[in-house]
Amino acid sequence: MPLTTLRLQVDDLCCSFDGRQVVSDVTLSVAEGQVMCLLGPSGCGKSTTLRAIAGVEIPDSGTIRIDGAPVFGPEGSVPPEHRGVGLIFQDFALFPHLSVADNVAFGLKGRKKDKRARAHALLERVHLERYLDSYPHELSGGEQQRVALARAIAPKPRVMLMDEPFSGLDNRLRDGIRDETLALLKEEGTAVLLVTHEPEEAMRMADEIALMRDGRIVQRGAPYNVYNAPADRAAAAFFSDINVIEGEVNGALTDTPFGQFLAPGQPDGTKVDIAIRPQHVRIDFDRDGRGPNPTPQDGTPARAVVVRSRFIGNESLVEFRLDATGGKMIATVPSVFLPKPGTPLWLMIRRDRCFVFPRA
Ligand SMILES: Nc1ncnc2c1ncn2[C@@H]1O[C@H](COP(=O)(O)OP(=O)(O)OP(=O)(O)O)[C@@H](O)[C@H]1O
Repeated sequence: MPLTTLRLQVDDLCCSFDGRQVVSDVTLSVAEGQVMCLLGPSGCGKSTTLRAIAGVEIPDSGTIRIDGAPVFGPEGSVPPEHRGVGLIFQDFALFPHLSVADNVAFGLKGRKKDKRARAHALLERVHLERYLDSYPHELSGGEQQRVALARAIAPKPRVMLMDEPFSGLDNRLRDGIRDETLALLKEEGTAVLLVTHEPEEAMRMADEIALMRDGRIVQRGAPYNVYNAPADRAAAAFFSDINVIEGEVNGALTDTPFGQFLAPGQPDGTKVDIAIRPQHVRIDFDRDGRGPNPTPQDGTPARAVVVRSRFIGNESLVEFRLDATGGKMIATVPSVFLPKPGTPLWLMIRRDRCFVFPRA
């Protein structure tokens, strides 16, 4: 017996519009109580994937299984209302003629008293129990969205599909509602597939991230792994600004202003990009034209001149021009550090935080 049950299994899903393929060979699975985030830039095919799983878009090919049973495949297609999935899309709509309680209880079966009790309990979780007998038009947009969340959760779907469900909420409210909604879904063992284009949201919510680009999943893994071991330069750049140092391989090594980097397995002459996130660039002072000593961890320091520096709330962002190449580098410092333009400083980059990619 497996320890966890796979609630959703998608294999080789392909979708197209007017002959243009927008989802290509997407394969993913979500277990009970697991949250997977489909993350990627606008237009990469996230919503189409979700809509195909919901059954409101008909794929060209592939299979979709819910609790092991095919709902799309060579044998045919199960209509959306019989798939056992909950849906929360951006453009949610409440029934205007039903009270908030009746909206939440809409998809429930059973006695009126029990349905109302379930609606009440869920509205409490989204802090809207005082609106039980109000009507949607009496609520703000954000409140209506929370009712829509409660309504989608109420029938305890086995799989919940969410498309940017928290985008309409203001920042202060968003974190609380997001955490509360996910806690509720996890408690009920629901498998959640959530679409977002915001890396921060995905990192915060996902057990697993599936990074999508041009209709394909380019990387899958726990947020920590996707962030710290990106599949390619674009995957690294999707999560934060990155610095890129260009080099060419010679004898499995690449020379850069920061010393030599290993480029194992890359043939001589291969052009490579060495990527490093701004928070992993170390800054040191200039000592009459000399910098700190090289270390195995930080490699060789390179001299650079400050172009500009800004304080952005919880950190300072300092932009440099490297003496050796004229290339731009950005460093972030978790404090107030605002050196004047023209100040010479020395930069070092953490070897274990660098990613070496063959140039695309
Ligand atoms: N009904 C449709 N008819 C034709 N093309 C469509 C249709 N729906 C989506 N597309 C196209 O398919 C591609 C993928 O769209 P999709 O909505 O899946 O992307 P997305 O990653 O969810 O983007 P966003 O984050 O902006 O919502 C886009 O190029 C879009 O223009």
